[in-house]
Amino acid sequence: MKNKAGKTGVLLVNLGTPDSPGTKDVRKYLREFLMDKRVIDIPFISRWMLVNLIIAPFRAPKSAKVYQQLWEERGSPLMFYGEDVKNLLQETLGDQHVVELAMRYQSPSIESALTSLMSQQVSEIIIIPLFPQYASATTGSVIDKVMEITREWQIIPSLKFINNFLTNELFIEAFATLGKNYLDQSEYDHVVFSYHGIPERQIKKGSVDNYCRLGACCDTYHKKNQFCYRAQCFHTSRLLAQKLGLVQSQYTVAFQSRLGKDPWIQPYTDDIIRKLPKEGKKRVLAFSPAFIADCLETTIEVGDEFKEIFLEEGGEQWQLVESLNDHPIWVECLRSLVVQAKEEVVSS
Ligand SMILES: C=CC1=C(C)c2cc3[nH]c(cc4nc(cc5[nH]c(cc1n2)c(C)c5CCC(=O)O)C(CCC(=O)O)=C4C)c(C)c3C=C
Ligand SMILES: [Fe+2]
Ligand SMILES: [Fe+2]
Repeated sequence: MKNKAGKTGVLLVNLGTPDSPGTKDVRKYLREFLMDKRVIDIPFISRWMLVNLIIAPFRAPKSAKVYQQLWEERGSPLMFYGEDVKNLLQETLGDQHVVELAMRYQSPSIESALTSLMSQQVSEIIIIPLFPQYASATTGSVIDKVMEITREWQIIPSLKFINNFLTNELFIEAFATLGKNYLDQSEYDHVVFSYHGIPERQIKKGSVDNYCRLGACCDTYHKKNQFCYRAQCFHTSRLLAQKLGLVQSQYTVAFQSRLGKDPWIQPYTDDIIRKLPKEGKKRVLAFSPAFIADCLETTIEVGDEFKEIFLEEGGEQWQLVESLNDHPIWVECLRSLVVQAKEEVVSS
């Protein structure tokens, strides 16, 4: 039976972005983000020294310059598209729902969004981490934070977490629709699906029965590797390729944004794009399906930096497919996640 006692709270949570593209705010953001033990999963003292003595001082000024390129009149796209989507979802769900947006790092905080939902007397909260594929560093961290906050409460409402949504048909349809706009307009030799990488050890640590060895085990997606981020990314690409009518030889899956010297999941996108022109693949369409909104990782890294490498290596056209942002099918996808989650909530 459906819960009729009160409204349903919906909490959308994305990663977070600096308050401004100035070095001070970027440093503050990087410190909070990278001190998360699920992001840099090494002992506290080593993490503290790495983040505070090396990454924050040296990376912050460089990252700030890149954030300045990304920044628009309305601010960081990750933030303003988040707000737009929150409003659109609220509109479509109606007044029996209260939708809030939070960021895992910086603002608006998860705590303030949860407090706002509770003040509106919601009887259940559906938490949607805005990451299509589960990773401990992203979805895991959001779930961890929500539990850390709510465990202090006297009353804990019914909480429902969306773990991942890569197989949601509307999610696939939304990205495929954006991609088709480009495929219909121009001829491409190849498609690259580039996902944010993670350190290999984070996959191994989470692997049940040591199933995931980061090889062919990730080529199929099933119960045993359902939480393997690499397998989820390959599966997302298969679903997208299917929808776009691509066969396996027409696309490559790769991982970007490696930080530090430890091995991250492979293949690396920059290695792949250096090889493609030599194989005669000179016109490439690139998707970033780990991100639901334009951000530094899509617009700048895939859209600008990879393009520069690709053209230097003899490529002729490198086109990024923009992210889902405020696309109506994406809003519909979020609505479907809420509806499904509500159907699963059983109460007396
Ligand atoms: C799929 C989502 C993401 C995963 C997985 C992820 C893992 C991860 N990231 C870092 C380090 C950095 N990431 C940075 C930016 C950034 N990362 C994601 C998403 C995932 N990260 C997004 C959406 C963004 C962009 C935010 C924006 O404001 O636009 C950065 C900061 C930028 C920079 O200085 O390059 C760092 C650093 C690690 C170590 C990691 C490990 C699991
Ligand atoms: Fe990241
Ligand atoms: Fe795997």
